[in-house]
Amino acid sequence: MTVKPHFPTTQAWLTDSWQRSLGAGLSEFRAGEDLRLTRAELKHKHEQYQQLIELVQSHALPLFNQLMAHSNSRLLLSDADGYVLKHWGVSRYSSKLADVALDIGVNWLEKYKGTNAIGTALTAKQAVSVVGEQHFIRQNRFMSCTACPIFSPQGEMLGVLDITSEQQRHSQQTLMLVSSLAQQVETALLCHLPDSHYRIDFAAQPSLLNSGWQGIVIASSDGRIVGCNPMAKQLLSQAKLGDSLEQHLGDNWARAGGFHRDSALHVQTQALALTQTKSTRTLQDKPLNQLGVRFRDPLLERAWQQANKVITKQIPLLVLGETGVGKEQFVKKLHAQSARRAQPIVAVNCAALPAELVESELFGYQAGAFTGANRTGFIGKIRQAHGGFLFLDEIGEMPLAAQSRLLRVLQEREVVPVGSNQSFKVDIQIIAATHMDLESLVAQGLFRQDLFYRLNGLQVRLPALRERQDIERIIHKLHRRHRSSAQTLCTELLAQLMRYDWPGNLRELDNLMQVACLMAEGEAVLEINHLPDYLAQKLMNLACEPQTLTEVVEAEATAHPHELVESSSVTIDSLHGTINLNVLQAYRACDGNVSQCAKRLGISRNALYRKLKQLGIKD
Ligand SMILES: Nc1ncnc2c1ncn2[C@@H]1O[C@H](COP(=O)(O)OP(=O)(O)OP(=O)(O)O)[C@@H](O)[C@H]1O
Repeated sequence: MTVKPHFPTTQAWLTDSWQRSLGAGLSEFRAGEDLRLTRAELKHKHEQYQQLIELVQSHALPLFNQLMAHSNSRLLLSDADGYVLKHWGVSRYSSKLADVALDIGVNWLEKYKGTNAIGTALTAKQAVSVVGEQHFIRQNRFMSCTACPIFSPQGEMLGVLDITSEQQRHSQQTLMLVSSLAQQVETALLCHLPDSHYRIDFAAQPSLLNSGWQGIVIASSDGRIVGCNPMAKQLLSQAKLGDSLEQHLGDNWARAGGFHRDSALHVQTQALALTQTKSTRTLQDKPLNQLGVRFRDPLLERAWQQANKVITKQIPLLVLGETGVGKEQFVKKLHAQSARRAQPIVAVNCAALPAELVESELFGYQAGAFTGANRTGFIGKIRQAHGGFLFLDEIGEMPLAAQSRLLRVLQEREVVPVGSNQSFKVDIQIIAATHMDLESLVAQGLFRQDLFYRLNGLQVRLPALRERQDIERIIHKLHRRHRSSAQTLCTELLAQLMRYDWPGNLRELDNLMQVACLMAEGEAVLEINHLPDYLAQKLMNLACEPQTLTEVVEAEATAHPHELVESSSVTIDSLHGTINLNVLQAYRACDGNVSQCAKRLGISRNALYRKLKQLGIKD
């Protein structure tokens, strides 16, 4: 069924957004769900987004205040998950917004609040104005909101800037204003890239140099491009990160200003160190790992802290862990937080590369080096990663011949392409990962011992999901990610999921949640019967395993009648405190007789049936 907004619109994004709101099970007549961060979670978000918040305050708020300080309007910043991080503006208006929970720490994704500027801009990845009646939920129709996403220099969406007003109609100017404020913040982010020494503005006409429509390139002290805005990419169509500016703007690009004949562009260069404010310099001086990630599992947090230390020193890092524990995600996060984040992260899946292609993929080849080689040659993954990270995933599966050549690269930090005798210096941070036991591969002669020692500058092991202390939080997080409405998770199912041993780790849990949420679409509670049969069966078997200390001792005694069982060595921690043990015990004591068991527990037969169904014991 296609649902159209009840007012005329030709805007496809708006119709799509209303469809999504309906699909999420929302109703126009009901207030949306208030998914609110706890105080500790909000504090963590504020730490994580400290730099973005400060840049909004210094680069967007002054213009907002100048233009809108006297109207009933507020400027809001949300993160990319839809949580409102901060808002500024007329304070009497903020209490009115608080009445509809447009408040700090509340999530405004479409699936909770229906069509609204923040949530819709995040989904549509574009600036949008949602005016009065266009809001899906009636309660929100007294306001008009205009929002624009903010992107990092690497193109990742960081959050949304939004202006919310009481007025019934936001003009086209509001859309332009929000877009321009977001652009100011994006430019400020560019100027905070590591190695940013120069800012070069350029345009075809001098009058465009400060118009907001100029190209901006950020360059290192030796004139290499470390970042640029979308307009710069258009104006210098061939420019790539790492290129020398001289190549694009001629050798006098560092002159304070003027017309560059070669490029036909008007250029204005400034040295950034002189123009940075005190507060931004303080931000830059902060250790990078304080700006973002923090793990709530002690083993993972320790691996994170250790890994962050070695990658500043170019010491090779070896990331170990079972399949699906998130090794690749971990490495991507490391890169995003590192001083090399403006440079590429090049991943090579050593298991997926045919043995005969490993060398040419990694080291590159000269034109015509072998039959079938590209006529122009290939630079190779290692040189592509110059300045950044080379991530060798599944290193345990690299063929021995390629291992010897990789060893040479690690020792000498230079690459010789296949078919060439010229060597090229490379500056790379190497990170290798595997789920295999490398030491045992070395013992079997399948992995070079010298390469193992070279890669093993520091070894971190990521814990399996079953070992993680934050498993409950992860289950909730992934359930929230995949559910389509304000659905809850049944406590018994949660307890069972926490007891399962997750051989496929995060990958398995993520896939499971996706499927289960699909099966439970429209249901208020996610329960065991929404799980695929194979897993539901396993969880049911787990639920029937002995749980209490007494049961464990009894089971042990039955299995090994002649052995003495030391009850003090048995723990009941594995219960996770949530499975209803009394029900299970009583049910067994009554030999499965539901009436007797219900009587014994003092609950109705129906309530007992429901409980047994949740525990996976009855259909
Ligand atoms: N922090 C996380 N939160 C939620 N899901 C995650 C997280 N990290 C990883 N995943 C899920 O697990 C999947 C596997 O992650 P990743 O590829 O990083 O694991 P891996 O350890 O490198 O696996 P393999 O050893 O099989 O290559 C991801 O596609 C994602 O679905």
